[in-house]
Amino acid sequence: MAKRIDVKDLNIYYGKFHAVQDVTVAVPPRGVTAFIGPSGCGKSTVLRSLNRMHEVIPGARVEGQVLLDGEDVYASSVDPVAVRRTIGMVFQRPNPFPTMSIRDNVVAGLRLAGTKNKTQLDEVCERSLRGANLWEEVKDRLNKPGGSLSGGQQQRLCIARAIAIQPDVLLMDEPCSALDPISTLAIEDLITELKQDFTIVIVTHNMQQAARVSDQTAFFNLPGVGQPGRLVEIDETSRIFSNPTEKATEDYISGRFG
Ligand SMILES: Nc1ncnc2c1ncn2[C@@H]1O[C@H](COP(=O)(O)OP(=O)(O)OP(=O)(O)O)[C@@H](O)[C@H]1O
Repeated sequence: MAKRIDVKDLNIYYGKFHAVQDVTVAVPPRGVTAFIGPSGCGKSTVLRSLNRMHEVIPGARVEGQVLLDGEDVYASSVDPVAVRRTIGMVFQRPNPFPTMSIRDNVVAGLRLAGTKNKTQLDEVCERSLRGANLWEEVKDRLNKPGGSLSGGQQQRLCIARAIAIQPDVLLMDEPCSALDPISTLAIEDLITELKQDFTIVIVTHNMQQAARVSDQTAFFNLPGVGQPGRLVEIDETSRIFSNPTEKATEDYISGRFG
């Protein structure tokens, strides 16, 4: 079930390095929010803070709140592993388990959570592969290794694996950057379908992609070398790309820097 995320006064550190300062963002459910901005401004860092992936890096920490339907995912009572189950993630490079079968890749998370019933696993496998627009291409070779698929198919397999555990939110960190234009369009179409059921946050360097797939866009910037990245503005995507409030946003989207 899609849930909303509210980020409040988020400050993110790698050891002593203050990477991101004072980010406050509201991410509505059943929509796509894009994070754009020049390299190093902290887009991926903010994304990874949303499901507590940031803290797996030694010395990395977060101050502030990330609320999932009002519940702080950083509350002391909350298990970070449970957060990562609820807020799934798809990475830049497709990362299926290469020697594991396509079927086993999709249901890996469910197996880990203890589901053993074969009929149930097969049902989830088919539903997830259909959800990721991959079923027709792989239904006759579910026992072949995940690594035998093309890059674009592998990325859809990773999306199937992520949705198999029915998360509330899907985080996507430049999910198309390793893909050719046709596979990219397939993933973009898929994102548009998935937003009916999930809350999606996507980091992208590709501004046309942000314009095509997202409902709202957040522009991050870096005031100077060594300084923390900041959120400059967030608004409806059509407005960010046609009539942004801040000059820095306009300069960035018109290609004047970054
Ligand atoms: N593991 C890490 N340890 C220390 N510093 C890091 C680490 N990962 C990122 N940083 C730093 O944090 C800042 C933000 O990085 P981040 O990767 O979030 O930026 P980004 O906007 O996603 O960049 P890009 O578009 O190039 O991927 C940068 O200064 C980066 O060097």
